[in-house]
Amino acid sequence: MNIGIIGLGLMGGSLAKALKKYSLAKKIYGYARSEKSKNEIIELNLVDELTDIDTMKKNCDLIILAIPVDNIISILPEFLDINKNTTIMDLGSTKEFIIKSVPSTIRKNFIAAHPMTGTEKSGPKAAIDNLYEGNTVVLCNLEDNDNLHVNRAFRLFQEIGMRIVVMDANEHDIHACYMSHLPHAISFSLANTVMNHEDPKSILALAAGGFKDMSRVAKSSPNMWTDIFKQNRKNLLKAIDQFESHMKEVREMVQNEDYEDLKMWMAKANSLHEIL
Ligand SMILES: NC(=O)c1ccc[n+]([C@@H]2O[C@H](COP(=O)([O-])OP(=O)(O)OC[C@H]3O[C@@H](n4cnc5c(N)ncnc54)[C@H](O)[C@@H]3O)[C@@H](O)[C@H]2O)c1
Ligand SMILES: O=C(O)C(=O)C[C@]1(C(=O)O)C=C[C@H](O)C=C1
Repeated sequence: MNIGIIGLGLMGGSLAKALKKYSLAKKIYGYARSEKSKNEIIELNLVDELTDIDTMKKNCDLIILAIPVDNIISILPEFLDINKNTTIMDLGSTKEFIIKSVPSTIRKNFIAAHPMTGTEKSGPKAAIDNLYEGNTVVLCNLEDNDNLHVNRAFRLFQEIGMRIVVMDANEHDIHACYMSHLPHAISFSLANTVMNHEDPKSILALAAGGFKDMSRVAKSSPNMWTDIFKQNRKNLLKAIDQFESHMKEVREMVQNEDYEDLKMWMAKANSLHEIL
């Protein structure tokens, strides 16, 4: 099978590496826009050939969209004339808005996937080995797809060592909000709070595991995350309100010196140990 990847940053580049490692593609085509990306992709030998979208549509059985979620939506019209046997798959972090934007004539071809794995780095140089192995991928609203495309997606993710979870897109966006989008909003806020108060020298000298763990994802791409917050705005607003009420609660307990209540509140959070 020939596979085309549009966007060869962290997710697309790491997928190209996985496809090569498991010999899953006869040929891997890549599409990138900037000269800088093209040069890095060639230097890193991520794909067999850099090409244009028309060549991909002609030659590929599967085309993967590994670009920011708003760009996924704006590129969809390019695929209106896709062959009915060609699978298009997106790897975006949001699902409902993307699925709603897929033109009905190509909905059967379009597999909405979200691999629950990543890092805070971006661009072709961020591509790493083994990003996908042992992790989960969520596939949404498969009832709207042809079996050919569903089977192809299942085979691909199984062969690169992923666990597959099938879910409704609306449900996916709520879970992704609490377990990924809210944590990113908190991490960006924490980084800004600390940088407003501390100078770079103190951060470098004194930051230990706690701050490093909590702030790592604040180094993620603003471009990618603005699109995600925009597409999952409704759920994110609700989650931020809930988080704020927990912050108010801890503030009140500290203010009122309710240390027994504080201990109980922390012990409740500790029960996460039993889950993760
Ligand atoms: N980073 C993560 O941890 C993570 C995890 C799961 C899913 N995702 C999703 O995967 C997608 C890609 O994220 P990433 O982390 O690989 O981002 P990235 O920035 O590392 O890579 C995206 C690449 O696509 C390029 N690009 C953007 N628009 C393009 C277009 N129209 N045509 C061709 N190239 C284009 C960019 O220049 C960039 O090199 C996003 O939708 C994101 O929400 C990201
Ligand atoms: O580990 C990280 O750095 C990530 O941000 C990965 C992460 C997340 O866990 O929130 C980011 C976005 C996703 O769509 C899926 C995974």
